[in-house]
Amino acid sequence: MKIYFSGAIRGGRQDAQLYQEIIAHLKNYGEVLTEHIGQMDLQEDNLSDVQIHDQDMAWLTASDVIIADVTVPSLGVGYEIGRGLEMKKPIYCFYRGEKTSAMISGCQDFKTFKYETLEEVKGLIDGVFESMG
Ligand SMILES: O=c1[nH]c(=O)n([C@H]2C[C@H](O)[C@@H](COP(=O)(O)O)O2)cc1CO
Repeated sequence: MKIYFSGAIRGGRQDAQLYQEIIAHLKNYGEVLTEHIGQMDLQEDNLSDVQIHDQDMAWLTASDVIIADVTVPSLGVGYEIGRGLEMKKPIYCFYRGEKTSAMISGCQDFKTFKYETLEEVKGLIDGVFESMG
């Protein structure tokens, strides 16, 4: 199972540690193609924006499922979800707090879950992968 994890980079790195822990949990279910998103000391290396975009689109295309943390608003995460939807990938979004964008929680083509703690999101992820068989 190839998993595309999507989380904010230029949108803000305040949840980077949480992404790292979510990614570690996702690894119980398959290969996470975007492990760099959980890297605490992520430095934008010398890839151009075109290279970043094209690499991520290739990973998105290769993925079997998209798991997105949509707590920190990110143009890139929203874009990846939209492109993933076009590709008919199964998509599961997770967020903390009061609300997320209506364009995410209001989309009936994929599921969006609210959570509070790391343990809770891990349990929700377990439920998602168990339901996928
Ligand atoms: O350097 C990067 N590497 C990278 O893989 N991305 C992708 C993966 C993330 O799921 C998403 C984050 O978008 P943003 O940077 O707009 O928050 O875009 C985004 C950037 C920077 O925009």
